[in-house]
Order: sequence, then structure tokens, then C-alpha cells
Amino acid sequence: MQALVPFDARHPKSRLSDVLDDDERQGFARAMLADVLDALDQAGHSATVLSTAPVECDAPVVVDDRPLTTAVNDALDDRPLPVSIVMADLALVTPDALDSLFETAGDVVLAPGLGGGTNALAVRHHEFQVDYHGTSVHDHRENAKAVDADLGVVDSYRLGIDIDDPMDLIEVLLHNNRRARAWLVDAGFRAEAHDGRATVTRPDGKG
Ligand SMILES: Nc1nc2c(ncn2[C@@H]2O[C@H](COP(=O)(O)OP(=O)(O)OP(=O)(O)O)[C@@H](O)[C@H]2O)c(=O)[nH]1
Ligand SMILES: C[C@H](OP(=O)(O)O)C(=O)O
Repeated sequence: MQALVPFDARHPKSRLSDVLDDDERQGFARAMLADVLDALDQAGHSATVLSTAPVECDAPVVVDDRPLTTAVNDALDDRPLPVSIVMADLALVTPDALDSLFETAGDVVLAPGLGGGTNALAVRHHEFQVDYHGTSVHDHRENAKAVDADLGVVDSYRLGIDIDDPMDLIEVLLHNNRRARAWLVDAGFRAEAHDGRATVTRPDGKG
């Protein structure tokens, strides 16, 4: 299945600004993007990055600086279905997790994110439209119903965790073994246990 990977190359991961400066957010976002692209490649799927600005990565890049929803809906209209939309901040994703998305039946298959987002989609219905931000998973359920699209949902922690906030970084240190984790370790981040809970520290840096 063809995959679109939306990526904000201009101002990525602003919710991490308390622990990463501008350059660091650019570097970390690109490390997560590379891991997502690797997983898609290993799962045997061709990926195109739908980016707000040119970006160096191991996939073709389409630059579209319009808002996410507009850019994705137009990209869907321009391509034969099925198409998946896999977010570039799914640092825990693996080929097996992606297979669970692609193999789940439905005209529209959702991989919900924590907090109401839509971390990944598989679209097999030509009238379905995306509507990101806010509680997009609810909006996508409604949009599927509005066009009589059968809905599938993937129950996957590796697809369900996107890296938005500083508290999400522990998941990368614990469950990613690729570029995103290496980037955090090189930047001085460490996972530590305190009072039975895993926490992230960065002894020598911001955060
Ligand atoms: N092409 C495109 N991708 C976007 C846009 N906004 C977000 N994305 C990507 O969509 C995915 C999920 O969005 P967010 O979690 O909001 O990512 P983000 O905008 O980098 O993070 P914040 O600045 O903290 O909101 C990420 O992989 C982003 O890179 C956009 O306007 N255009
Ligand atoms: C793009 C957006 O990501 P979030 O802001 O929820 O991380 C969404 O999933 O609707």
C-alpha cells in the first residue's frame, strides 16, 4: 500500500520546546521521520513524504506548505486508493505494527493516538476526507460514517503513541532501538527509575 507521511519541516515538535531548542527539534523530528520511513520500507510499502518544506530523507518528497488537512486531502484526491497516512512522529512504529494497519479490514482504518489524534489511517474509500487536529479520531469516525465507509480500528500501542510532549520521550528511550533513541542518547537524555516510575533526565542540557 502506498503511504503518505506528513512532515512539518518548518517548525516541528513545538510542544517539545521546553526540553529541545529549535535546532534540536529539527534534528529529533528528522530522526523520527527516518525511523518511520525505515519501518514502511521494511514492511514493503512505498512512502512519499508530504512536507511543508524541502527535507533530506530516504523517500520522495512532495512539498505542500498548506495546512495539514488541506494538503492530505488533495494528496488523497491525486492518488489511486488504497493510500495510508502515517505520521512522522510515530517513533515506536515497526513493520509488524504497520502490517496490522494495512491488514485490518475496512474502507477507512484508524489507528487512534493517545489524547484523540489520528496517528495513522488506511483509506480505501474515494469520498473519505481527513480532518486533523483537535479530537481528529472522532472527526474521522464521523467523516467515515457520512460517506457510508466501513470503519476499522487498529488497537496498537506502537501505532497509538506519537511523540508530542516531553513525557512521551520516555517511550522512545524504552521502546525505540533506532535513530530516534540514538539521537536522544547522543543529546544526553537518559531513562531513570524513580519511585518505581520511569523518568527522563538530561543531566547536561535543557529540560
Ligand atoms: N505536511 C504537513 N505535515 C504536518 C503539518 N502539521 C503537522 N504535520 C505533521 O503531522 C504529524 C502530527 O502533527 P503534530 O503532532 O502536530 O506535529 P508537529 O506539528 O510537529 O508538533 P507540534 O508543533 O507540537 O504541534 C507530524 O509528523 C508533523 O510533522 C502540516 O501543516 N503539514
Ligand atoms: C495531526 C494531529 O496530531 P496531534 O496534534 O493530535 O498530535 C492529529 O492526529 O489530528
